[in-house]
Amino acid sequence: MGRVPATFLFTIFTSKKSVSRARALLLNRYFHSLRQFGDWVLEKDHFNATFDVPKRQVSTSLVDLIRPSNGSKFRHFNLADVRPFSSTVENGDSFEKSNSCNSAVEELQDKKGLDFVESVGFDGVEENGMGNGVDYFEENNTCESEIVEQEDGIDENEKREDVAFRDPIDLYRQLRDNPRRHKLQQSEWDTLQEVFNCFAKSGWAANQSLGIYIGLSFFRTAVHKFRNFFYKKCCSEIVKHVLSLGPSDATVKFLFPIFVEFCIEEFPDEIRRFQGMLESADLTKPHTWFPFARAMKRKIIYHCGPTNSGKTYNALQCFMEAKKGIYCSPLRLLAMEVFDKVNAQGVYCSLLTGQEKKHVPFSNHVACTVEMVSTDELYDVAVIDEIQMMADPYRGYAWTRALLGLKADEIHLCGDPSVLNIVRKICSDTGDELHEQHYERFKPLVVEAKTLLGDLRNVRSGDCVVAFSRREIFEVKMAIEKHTKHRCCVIYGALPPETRRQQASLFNDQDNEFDVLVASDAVGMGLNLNIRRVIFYSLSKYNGDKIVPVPASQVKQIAGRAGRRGSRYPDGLTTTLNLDDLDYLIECLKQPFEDVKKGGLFPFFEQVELFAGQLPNVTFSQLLEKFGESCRLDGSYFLCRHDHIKKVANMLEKVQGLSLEDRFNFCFAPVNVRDPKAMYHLLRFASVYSQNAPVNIAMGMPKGSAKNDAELMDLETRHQVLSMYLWLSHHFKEETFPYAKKAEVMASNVAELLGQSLINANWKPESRQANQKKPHPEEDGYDRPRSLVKLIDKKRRDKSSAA
Ligand SMILES: Nc1ncnc2c1ncn2[C@@H]1O[C@H](COP(=O)(O)OP(=O)(O)OP(=O)(O)O)[C@@H](O)[C@H]1O
Ligand SMILES: [Mg+2]
Repeated sequence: MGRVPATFLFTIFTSKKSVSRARALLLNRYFHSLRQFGDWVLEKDHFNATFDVPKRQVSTSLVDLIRPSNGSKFRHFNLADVRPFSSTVENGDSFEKSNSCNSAVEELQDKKGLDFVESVGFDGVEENGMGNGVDYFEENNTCESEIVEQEDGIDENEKREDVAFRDPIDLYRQLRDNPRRHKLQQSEWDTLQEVFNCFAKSGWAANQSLGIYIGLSFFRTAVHKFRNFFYKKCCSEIVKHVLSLGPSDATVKFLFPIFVEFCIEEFPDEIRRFQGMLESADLTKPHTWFPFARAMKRKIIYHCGPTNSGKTYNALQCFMEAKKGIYCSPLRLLAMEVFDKVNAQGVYCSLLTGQEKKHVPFSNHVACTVEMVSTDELYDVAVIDEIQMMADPYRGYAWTRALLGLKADEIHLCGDPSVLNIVRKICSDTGDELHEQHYERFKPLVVEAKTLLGDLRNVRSGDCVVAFSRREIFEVKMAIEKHTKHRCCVIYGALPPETRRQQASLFNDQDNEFDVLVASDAVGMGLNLNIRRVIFYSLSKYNGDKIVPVPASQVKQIAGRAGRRGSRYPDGLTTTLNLDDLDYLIECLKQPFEDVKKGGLFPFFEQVELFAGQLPNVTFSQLLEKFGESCRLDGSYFLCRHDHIKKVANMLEKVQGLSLEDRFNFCFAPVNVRDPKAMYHLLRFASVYSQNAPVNIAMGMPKGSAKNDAELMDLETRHQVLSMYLWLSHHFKEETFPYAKKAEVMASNVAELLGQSLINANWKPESRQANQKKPHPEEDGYDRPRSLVKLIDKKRRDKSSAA
């Protein structure tokens, strides 16, 4: 028999007339989860489906549905009539070969009272024999012996077998209408208890129950009620059969269809509610959410390559030549850079970020942050930069939405190759035409094997030292400025884009003493800086929970900042501070781009609203949680993480009078959830807003630049609060946040103060939250850099001593 390794194709014919409600519901669920692999049609009196399912994606429940087991070839098809055209599975781990035969099955149906309309069975076929199901099913050579075996089984143990093969609907009715309860002995009672414990714990049964919309949270209750029903109605034939099987998978599978009938009759409201919930949390086929974009035949050009290879440059050329264009940036800073660059070249371009709207008169071009992209406007050319960010666990949905929803004749995607396969899949779903342009780095990146030998005194002009926490950044800056003649600029996430820009131009400019940059991973995306060499201070970082190695993709992205074309240093170098970390750096740079399998998704407000209709009495945070649990996704997508949104939602719970939409919007406001001061201001804004009063800024300006780290952090927080106010003023009605102009001026003054403060900064960094768990234990003064290898060695030693 030929084998098709990756997929199998099967067809389901089911007569609507004959299929019981339970079966229809089960099938409905399978169809739902299989929709991405094929299609199904509901004919007048039957439905008919064909799916081409990659083997990896076949749910175990589906396998169970169509897999013959227990030596009884057709036992399982009493859940649904499944007739695969073919199935081919590697390693023989799932399916046994069985040829089907109409006459034999009919014979079996007659004997066992199964109400199959179509014959059942499946088989692997030759690779070229796919789809010729009708011819195939007419031939039958092999299954007779197996049927004979079953018949023999019936002769031997007729009564028990009779129960085993009877229609579960009849069995259920028999139980329900049983007038005489069978008396149980203690040992029988004990066994039955075990059987139902086994049923309640069965992952298979819980999973299958989803098919009739019994949710996981209700499953245990349903089993409990079913058990009571079973005890009460105890019917001797059925009990005997169950006892003979004992607490086993076979019993669970025998009882399950009876349980289904019980649930359908007993819990119609729960089923309806859960079904409604699932349907409103359906995130499958997201490309259908944008019918206007689907009505267009879009041309997608994927500029695919490593850093510093000219991807954005080339896409921007097309953007500038277009009559009407949009550039979507991953960062405000990059949107500002493009805004400046494009206007400088004589193409009028506006700027749109969450915090600022700069409309340039007569402009047909706009540079925006990707979250702000409009899927209503029509464009000739759109550019989506850093498309690999569609796999970002938090923000990925914004890239996915831009790609699926942009109404542009031509869309240029710039990014590394990691999401190329997803983009290919999306384009085949949307019907867009995909063109791939592959790029190589202008000049290869050279690794300096010598490293800095653990001594920051070895930094040179044009170096960028990369550290992964604000604390480390200031320690490095202090150490360099103390022990060398170099001065350092700094770039890290908590700084406003204006200040980062000011620091970047201070570093790029040759006519000053600031010739070294100390930066966090915030430097890793898109920025063009005059960096000669990227030095990794360490290659591990705190991920909010523990210290982990920096992922290879991020290492590559950051190292790629060295030696940009057109900069003062076109030949890029990279190295580490410690010799111990060098191997990891080399390993990361050598690693090919990983093939990311999924892009992020997040529901629109309308979807959340629809879902909320199913769950009227829960908090917004619980609603998001439930949505996460219930939502259905295609294999190419994941639901973006929303812990930070839930944190804000929890905080806003005590604010009365906010509509669901208001809550949704407030939760997306840019706030550092780990900064209590910023969170306090957000709470205050929401409280005032909920009272229909104009929201004031209620925050003064600091007197001057910061003189210590606490003051610097205060400036950072103040800027964040102002930035949040501006964001809210653009996302709510103008009259509700009327002081946007004032906030704008204040924000730019604070950014200015931050810039001045950084120039003079030579103090010991503090922790933002004194009681916050620290990534590194505090040491006296200068915290020595920790190498990744040492860290891993220490972990290993700790582990072995614990063992
Ligand atoms: N054809 C070109 N002529 C002149 N300069 C170019 C050309 N192509 C690229 N550059 C310059 O080379 C530098 C790197 O190009 P670009 O920013 O497009 O790289 P990239 O591949 O997008 O990198 P990254 O992945 O880091 O965003 C930029 O300063 C850009 O202006
Ligand atoms: Mg780029």
